Amino acid sequence: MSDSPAPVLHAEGLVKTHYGEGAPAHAVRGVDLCVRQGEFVAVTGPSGAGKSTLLHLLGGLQRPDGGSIRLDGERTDAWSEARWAVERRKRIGIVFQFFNLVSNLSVADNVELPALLAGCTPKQARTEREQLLGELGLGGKERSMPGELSGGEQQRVALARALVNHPPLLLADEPAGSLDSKGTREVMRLLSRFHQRGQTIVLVTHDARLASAADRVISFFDGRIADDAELDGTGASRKGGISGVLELRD
Ligand SMILES: Nc1ncnc2c1ncn2[C@@H]1O[C@H](COP(=O)(O)OP(=O)(O)OP(=O)(O)O)[C@@H](O)[C@H]1O
Repeated sequence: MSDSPAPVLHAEGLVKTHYGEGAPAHAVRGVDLCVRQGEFVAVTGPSGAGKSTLLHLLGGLQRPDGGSIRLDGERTDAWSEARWAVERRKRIGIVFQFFNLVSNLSVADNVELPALLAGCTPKQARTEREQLLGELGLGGKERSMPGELSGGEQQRVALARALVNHPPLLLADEPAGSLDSKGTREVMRLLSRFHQRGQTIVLVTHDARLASAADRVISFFDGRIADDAELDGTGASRKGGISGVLELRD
């Protein structure tokens, strides 16, 4: 019997084609992927490779044309949009490049909302929010509106919102893509910190330097996994080498 951690996410044969104005875009062309509990997996690759589409499929934000996804061993094929929304709230935190905060809700309300929707009492939601925002260095910003915060601060609020229900899986789509270098370091350091505490993370980034914070890097090219390498803790691949290790230590 294997003593590997259990798979949190198991995708088999995923296929997705986008039909737009021009020729169909074969964004994901048959992807098998298993992410185990506690792994920090970076998916990297050039623009247009299909990374975001893959992440959207994994989070149920888009439906595959073929293949299947299991979450904690449970098949998701028959899940409706509504079921995905409910499951996502509890089981999958997602952060996006442009934060996607609700602009007319305060920082506190943005973070508490998913907890309340998931069935927490207002007191529980407040306690979780206070704890997370304090930890993310946003203790004094509860009453601020998202538009009053820097990009880095907004992304930390988005991270708090994504983690407020303690989801087993965090998906991050270019979370530093719109941040300056300080904001980028901040967000990457926080992802590393949550990973060290056991959070399972799938990070999409076109930046190999950011990918080196992960312990496994998947190179995505033309809708397929071109390489899947474990890193050795210094950012170097056990199989080859990835340049530009990012300094993320606290
Ligand atoms: N909603 C859509 N409609 C039509 N085509 C799409 C749509 N979303 C993505 N595509 C196309 O699918 C392909 C993969 O796009 P995707 O955004 O997944 O790649 P990516 O690797 O994340 O790129 P980037 O790093 O630039 O974000 C591209 O050719 C893109 O133009």
